[in-house]
Amino acid sequence: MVSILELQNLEFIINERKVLKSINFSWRKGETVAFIGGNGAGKSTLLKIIALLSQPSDGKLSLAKGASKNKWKNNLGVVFPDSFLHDSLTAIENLRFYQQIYGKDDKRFIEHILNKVQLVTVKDELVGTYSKGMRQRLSIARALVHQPEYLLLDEPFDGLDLKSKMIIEDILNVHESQGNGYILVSHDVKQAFDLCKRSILLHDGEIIVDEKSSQISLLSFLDKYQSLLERNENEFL
Ligand SMILES: Nc1ncnc2c1ncn2[C@@H]1O[C@H](COP(=O)(O)OP(=O)(O)OP(=O)(O)O)[C@@H](O)[C@H]1O
Repeated sequence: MVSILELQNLEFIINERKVLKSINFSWRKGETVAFIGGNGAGKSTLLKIIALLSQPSDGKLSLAKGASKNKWKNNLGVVFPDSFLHDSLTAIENLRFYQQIYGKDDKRFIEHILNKVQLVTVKDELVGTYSKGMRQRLSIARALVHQPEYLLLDEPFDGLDLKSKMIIEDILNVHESQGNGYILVSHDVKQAFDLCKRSILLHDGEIIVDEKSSQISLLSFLDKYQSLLERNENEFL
């Protein structure tokens, strides 16, 4: 399968601390990948480097042949803890704003995506009045508004109710069925396994496991994850 992004011996150092250590990772076209790990494992840092929002301290990041950095950025939709939404605008105004940033103007797609995230009936209300679940669904719509092939999602399900979770899961399943990929950062191993064909366990800046989700048992993955979390806790005692 064609590799769309490759990381070789990647390192990230901040405040003299190695937060990522010799990361090797190849992301293939249409692949759905979970980054799983405890607090401080380096998941968000790695995602920011892949989004080209952070520069690695060492190592190499290569894009597919012919893909410039701008093209890569334009083909990415990101959902990070900061929603990037404007509270004083309505949902539809937010989506128009972000579509324009990407040089697009497609009102029909905005209606379509608002429908998908079940916000059509409140599309003209100010985002400042939205619940957490509604905001997060709108964040997904914002990430998709320019129809990117790839999504980077940092804990998109955190603190959401079941309805919002199911809506977002459904969108991710459709995204994958259209041959598009995503990377999902998650603490929820079961959900990550259900949503991603490949699961990567990170600990203390290193990749500990990198397997097809179908080829490793959820229980043995959970055991490894749990023992790493316990090791972390003991370090703090
Ligand atoms: N800008 C920064 N300044 C200082 N330290 C940072 C910075 N960015 C990341 N770090 C440190 O790097 C380590 C990895 O952080 P990162 O946010 O990538 O972890 P994570 O796996 O996403 O954790 P969490 O699940 O808690 O979000 C942490 O110890 C964090 O304190």
